[in-house]
Amino acid sequence: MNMAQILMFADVPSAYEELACAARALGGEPVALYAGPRAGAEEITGYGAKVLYFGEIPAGAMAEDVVPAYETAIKREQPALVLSRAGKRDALVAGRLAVRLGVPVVNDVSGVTMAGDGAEVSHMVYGGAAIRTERVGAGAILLLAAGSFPAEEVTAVGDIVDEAIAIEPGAVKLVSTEERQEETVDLGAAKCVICVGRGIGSAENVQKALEIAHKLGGEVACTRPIAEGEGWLARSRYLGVSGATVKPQIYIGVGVSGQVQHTVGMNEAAYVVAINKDKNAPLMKHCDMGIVMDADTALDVLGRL
Ligand SMILES: Cc1cc2nc3c(=O)[nH]c(=O)nc-3n(C[C@H](O)[C@H](O)[C@H](O)COP(=O)(O)OP(=O)(O)OC[C@H]3O[C@@H](n4cnc5c(N)ncnc54)[C@H](O)[C@@H]3O)c2cc1C
Repeated sequence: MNMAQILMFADVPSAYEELACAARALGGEPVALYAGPRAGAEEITGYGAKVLYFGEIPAGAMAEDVVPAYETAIKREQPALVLSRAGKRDALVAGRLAVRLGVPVVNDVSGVTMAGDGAEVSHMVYGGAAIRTERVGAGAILLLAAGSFPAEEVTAVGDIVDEAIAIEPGAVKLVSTEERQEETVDLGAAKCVICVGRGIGSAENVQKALEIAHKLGGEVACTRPIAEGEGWLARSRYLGVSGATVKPQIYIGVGVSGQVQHTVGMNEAAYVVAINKDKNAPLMKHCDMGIVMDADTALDVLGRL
């Protein structure tokens, strides 16, 4: 086994930069598995990694169709670890590889140290309420959370090694891809955030909250059910463990219960106001000022500011 090699894969070339930094920080030689345009392979060499290049992904193939080729390379190279990113497409590839190779896969990894012939890894559990540390053996696949390893200046340029194995389309055929038209909003820059939860009651009330926030020079954020369940606001507006994080001067939660999966996205706010008709809502214990009030009345009051 070549313990010095740490293999990496990702669906876009730019993602290999952080993976290569992580591999070096762990004392390994970063070796990228990559299929896609040759320019992508060249970009990855600029991150100081050797690239095992499998050629273009053929038309109609899916992201996960790289799996048989990557599996062959991993079995041959016997790396110390395999690194990728915590993201949907890479997780799909990781899961399939883990099953074929018979190795563990750990998601959302925020810390790694080499230990024995494997590694100790830490990652968030219970929706972000706790950090768990686990021991994995050699060859485990770790999906790193973004920003887990600091970027470093790289001067060395890696080689491209052309692999003979081509990527073949699998059972699912890609028919078309269209860009989704979704509003983007810079919540991170907002000094005042009015956050609406399910207690807001209606799309009309969400519209009122938007008008009030803009009048105050702020922005509207929401809980996940408002974006993913009701669809009253874009997904880019929900806060929490699987959404955005904000650090405003003031956060006003209207009809927000305050579950931990949400509060990890707002607990850096300087001042928190919770408005809820239930005085026992968890956010009431997580705020500077709690107001027991119906959402309709709250919007009337805020609208007069
Ligand atoms: C793995 C996982 C990840 C998750 N990630 C996220 C995440 O990133 N972000 C996130 O937000 N959630 C996330 N969730 C969901 C989270 O657990 C909560 O379910 C969600 O935040 C609750 O949203 P809510 O407060 O809008 O709704 P609810 O929990 O239904 O609360 C509604 C609140 O409104 C109050 N209310 C009702 N009517 C009125 C009224 N007329 N006037 C005033 N108040 C009223 C109620 O008393 C209640 O407190 C995640 C869950 C899981 C399992």
